[in-house]
Amino acid sequence: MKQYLDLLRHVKEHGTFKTDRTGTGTYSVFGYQMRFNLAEGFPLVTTKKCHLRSIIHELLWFLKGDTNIGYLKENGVRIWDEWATETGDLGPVYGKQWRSWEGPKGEVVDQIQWLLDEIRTNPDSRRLVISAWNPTVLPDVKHSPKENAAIGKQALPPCHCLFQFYVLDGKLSCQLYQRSADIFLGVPFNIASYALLTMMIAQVCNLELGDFVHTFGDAHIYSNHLEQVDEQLSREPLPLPTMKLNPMIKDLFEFTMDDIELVDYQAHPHIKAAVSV
Ligand SMILES: Nc1nc(=O)c2c([nH]1)NC[C@@H]1CN(c3ccc(C(=O)N[C@@H](CCC(=O)O)C(=O)O)cc3)CN21
Ligand SMILES: O=c1ccn([C@H]2C[C@H](O)[C@@H](COP(=O)(O)O)O2)c(=O)[nH]1
Repeated sequence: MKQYLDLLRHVKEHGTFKTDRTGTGTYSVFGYQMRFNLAEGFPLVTTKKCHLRSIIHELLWFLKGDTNIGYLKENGVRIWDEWATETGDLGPVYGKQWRSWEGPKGEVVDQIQWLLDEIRTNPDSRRLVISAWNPTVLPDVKHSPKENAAIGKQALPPCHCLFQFYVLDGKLSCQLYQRSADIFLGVPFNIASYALLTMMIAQVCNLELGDFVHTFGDAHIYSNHLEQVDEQLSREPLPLPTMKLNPMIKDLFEFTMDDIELVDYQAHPHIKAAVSV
């Protein structure tokens, strides 16, 4: 995961202090890109132990079209707790936009099913795009995330807001545009999540693995993560693990936790950090 360590180094060196919505303060750059060849191993950060179970459950939860943290809680995943209402709602976040985007006349679009159909029938397409960015449901900045969720708006606007697939020589690549990135806490999750999604889609569309390209808007290190970043940069990256998917699964929506297995994950110890709400 040299790419990730290079990003940490780049932002430490070139980032400028910037105040932010949460009040914590960040060191930030605008615009950066990383590339991972998915055939070379699974891109899970090795310089701190990452909790892959949370990442997998979150992705399966997006794919179900779910936006209530009930499923995450049942599976011991707490990463969305701070933003949800008392009933566990987050408003129309990722799952809703991916699986049941609502058009102006009440028509409902399953963007993921559409994508799978397009990849299978029209792999040369340059329109293999999914957007979670829906201006009609953006939160009102006068309200807190929970208040927004309670009035049917998104608790947080999507951070990983647009992604595109690309098929060449029988290989599937994916590029993500992430408008805002918490490099220490969020980004290791985001890389692994999109790498896994790309692998799952490649399998169900009978394609080999290409690249995951990760493009950033505001890429930032929170000012209360600087020591953790230094600790991480002092560590040597380890060889990448391998992700194994149950080859019997041919329907993207049939994957469960039991069909996904990470092998040979060697990592340095976990590093704790506070999340800014
Ligand atoms: N400031 C901020 N950073 C984020 O990364 C983030 C948000 N807010 N809001 C929405 C989601 C929630 N995400 C989160 C939230 C918490 C962790 C976190 O605390 N991770 C710890 C514990 C992991 C676990 O419990 O499984 C970590 O060490 O990675 C990670 C991603 C990503 N997003
Ligand atoms: O998947 C995610 C979700 C969120 N983040 C981070 C990026 C920012 O630090 C906050 C969101 O705050 P905004 O003010 O809406 O930008 O969460 C992430 O890195 N990855």
